[in-house]
Amino acid sequence: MAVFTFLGPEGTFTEAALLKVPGAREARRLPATNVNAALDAVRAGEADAAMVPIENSVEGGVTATLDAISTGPELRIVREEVIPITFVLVARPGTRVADVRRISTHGHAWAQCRGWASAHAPDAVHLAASSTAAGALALLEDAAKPGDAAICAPIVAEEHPELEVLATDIGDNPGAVTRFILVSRPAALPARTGADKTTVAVPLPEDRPGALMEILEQFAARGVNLSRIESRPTGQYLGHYFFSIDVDGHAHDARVADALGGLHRISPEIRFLGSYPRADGARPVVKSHVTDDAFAAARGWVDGILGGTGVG
Ligand SMILES: O=C(O)C(=O)Cc1ccccc1
Repeated sequence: MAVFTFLGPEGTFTEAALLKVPGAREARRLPATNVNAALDAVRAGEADAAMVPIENSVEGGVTATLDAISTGPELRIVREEVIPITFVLVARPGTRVADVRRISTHGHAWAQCRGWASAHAPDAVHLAASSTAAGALALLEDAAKPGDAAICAPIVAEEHPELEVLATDIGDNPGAVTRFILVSRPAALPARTGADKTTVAVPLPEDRPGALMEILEQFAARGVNLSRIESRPTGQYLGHYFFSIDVDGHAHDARVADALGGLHRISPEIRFLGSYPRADGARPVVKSHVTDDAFAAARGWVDGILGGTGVG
């Protein structure tokens, strides 16, 4: 039976994303204390796959995830889930919003509730927690003080009646969604569906004016759309970056494979992070000159020239 790990404990949004994966409800699920621990459990073979957050429609990329999957022993993204996010403020019974002085939660949750907090609990400071559920469960420990509260998913309050809900739906952006990825050790690619995404991490070559433009040209010239691009420091020294990029398409699409080859010539340390089905099922518009048939016809034409002249 498959073993899944996820950013825990129980009650995180990441767990909700994992539970959408077919078979995950029946499988063994191991909560991890942070993204790195979840990914390392997969690398070590203690889990077959890890669900971790990768980006949020309000706060952007989850840098811990972008960095951890782009370095160290190789991993592959095999699936994505996008889930709507709503937040509640919880505390020990008897606490009033006006009494709240410390709000413990994950950084991405705080970023999405900052406006609500400054309007309703202006004296409260944020205490970073490894996840929303971890912040909420800490309220039940002896070390919790009067004035402590947490921002978490409604399910945590439902599962823990010892916590009181002080306010519901406190996110500043209605409609906020978070995207999660299921990550496994490198194996056969998930089959092409026609509505796929491919993720790569491309170190920017140094001392090469126009290198970013050259990277982008690889996609533009082959009609490949990008759905996310962000730069991250490699951590090696100041000024050294890689680009974390999602493209519309599968490595088995000729236009994507050709673009990947072009990227490798520019940045040989490129890391392929997977091709997997898009959560929304949206199929990209593929112009007629970059279809698989167009690439095959072009290849056949070149092969014909080479065969005809006896070159190569
Ligand atoms: O802490 C959680 O519950 C998570 O799963 C990470 C997260 C935090 C805030 C918004 C979306 C995901």
